[in-house]
Amino acid sequence: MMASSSLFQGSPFTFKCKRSGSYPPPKSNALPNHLNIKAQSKPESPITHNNSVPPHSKQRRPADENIREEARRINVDHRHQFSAKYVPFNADPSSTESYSLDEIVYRSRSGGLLDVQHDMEALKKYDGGYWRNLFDSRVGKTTWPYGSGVWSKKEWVLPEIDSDDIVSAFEGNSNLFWAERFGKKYLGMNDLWVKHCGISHTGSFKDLGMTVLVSQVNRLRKMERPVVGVGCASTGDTSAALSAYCASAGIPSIVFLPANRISIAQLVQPIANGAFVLSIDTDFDGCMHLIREVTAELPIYLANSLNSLRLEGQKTAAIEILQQFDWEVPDWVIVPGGNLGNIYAFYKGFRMCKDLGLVDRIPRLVCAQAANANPLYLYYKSGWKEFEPIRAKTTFASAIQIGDPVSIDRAVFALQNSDGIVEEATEEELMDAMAQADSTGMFICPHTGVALSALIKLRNSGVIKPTDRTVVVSTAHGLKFTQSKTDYHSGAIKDMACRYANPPVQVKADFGSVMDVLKKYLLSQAPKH
Ligand SMILES: Cc1ncc(COP(=O)(O)O)c(C=O)c1O
Ligand SMILES: N[C@@H](CCOP(=O)(O)O)C(=O)O
Repeated sequence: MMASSSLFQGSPFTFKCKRSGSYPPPKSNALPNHLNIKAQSKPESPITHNNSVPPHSKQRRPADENIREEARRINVDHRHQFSAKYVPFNADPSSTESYSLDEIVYRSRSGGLLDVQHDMEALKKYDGGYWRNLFDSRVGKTTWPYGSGVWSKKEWVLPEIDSDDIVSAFEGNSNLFWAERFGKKYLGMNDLWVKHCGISHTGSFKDLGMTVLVSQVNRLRKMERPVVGVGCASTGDTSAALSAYCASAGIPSIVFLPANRISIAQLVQPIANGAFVLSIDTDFDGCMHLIREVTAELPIYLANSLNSLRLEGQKTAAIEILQQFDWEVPDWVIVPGGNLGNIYAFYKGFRMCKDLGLVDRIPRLVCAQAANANPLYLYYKSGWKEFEPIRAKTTFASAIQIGDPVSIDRAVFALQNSDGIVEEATEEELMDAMAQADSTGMFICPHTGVALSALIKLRNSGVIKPTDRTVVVSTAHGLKFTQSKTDYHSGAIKDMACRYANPPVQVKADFGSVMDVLKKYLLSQAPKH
């Protein structure tokens, strides 16, 4: 039989080895005193407080065992230690209203938003160094479910779910790209980074939240709760993620899409994944209104970020950024905003890291909106006086064409508590920024163009300094938006100069003609002295 230590190399969890007792063996002198005291005070705990990483001893699984079965065989059941529940968002401290995560509830009694509240006292029994080591030890493995960037933080996400119920595509762990050339060339910056959340299973950051939501639905269905399917309204990315995760778990998915307002690539994703797709003659806000009515009537679980479970997964991107910087805190993080769940998810991830001692501060947040869909920007500019939903106009950043964001209160909270800023970008600004970024080796979506435009403005006004470590969150893969890039590079957009367009050169199929255009091109590229 294979030694059961293989999955735990690098993990501070101990477990009972069938033949030879616990692993790793207790060290006589490894633990500082205060850690020993904590460990002794919880003798029932399967977690050791030893921050050291056990030596590498990877062995293969038996051929007839898959990674789920392997996890079932050797994972310690630590679920009883940590817990989470729904509470009203930003509730008065005297409020006692709360709901189990196994209940199907999206709104508080007063109709407000909910939040997932973790038992912070239980999490605080372990210090920041412990959590940093635990999370670091899980990166880059195929251990179920920790190979996922979301589930590698399981204790902070859905602590009570059985790993066996998890539906994951090993999402997360996305590239934090050093935007060296873009930073230098366009902004005079040397510490600019792009967190490529769109280089992901379905091509957007929505995978991070959807693995959590669909896993919980999987659990509810196993508990025989009345959930016949899962539904969402979408501008294209939520629907892609929902349909993929549901398809992988064999759960019916239903998506409401605004007709003719999303890209072909995004439309084809739920179709290919077997979702029940309704193309509805309204905008996203209209679809959102309908899905809320429908999910109140039918046993369809709501998958939009109104459902606070989604944000528990999305917040792990913030934790990942800190981890990728070796737990150093960047100065700025810029996030494009639409329905406004993600800006709060980032805030929550950073805030948990601070509250649990992994870092000592949080970055300043910037939420970037398209000027054609800018209700948050208008609210911010009014000094947070009164929020007015708007009718969002068409934008190339089609996934954030949203006029009545469900998470407006969450976004305001995140920005007010992070010394945050809201910026906006016109269609020309966002398309130029996308083209500029692409010309330095990226291939970003128009929403990331919105975030980069915000950065350009904040650099030009001196708010962001040349040496500030800045992270721009890229939310979707550029390949979903090739039509907008094609329009830009062919100069086919009305009233837009398309200054960075790079159209293909039509040339006759003969050597002379090819040589002529090549020489002209090479001359234009020659270094100027
Ligand atoms: C690609 C992309 N970027 C940004 C956003 C904005 O995220 P949020 O709705 O959480 O503000 C969305 C969805 O709304 C999106 O699909
Ligand atoms: N851009 C989103 C809009 C819905 O946002 P959600 O986070 O509330 O699901 C999409 O792709 O549908």
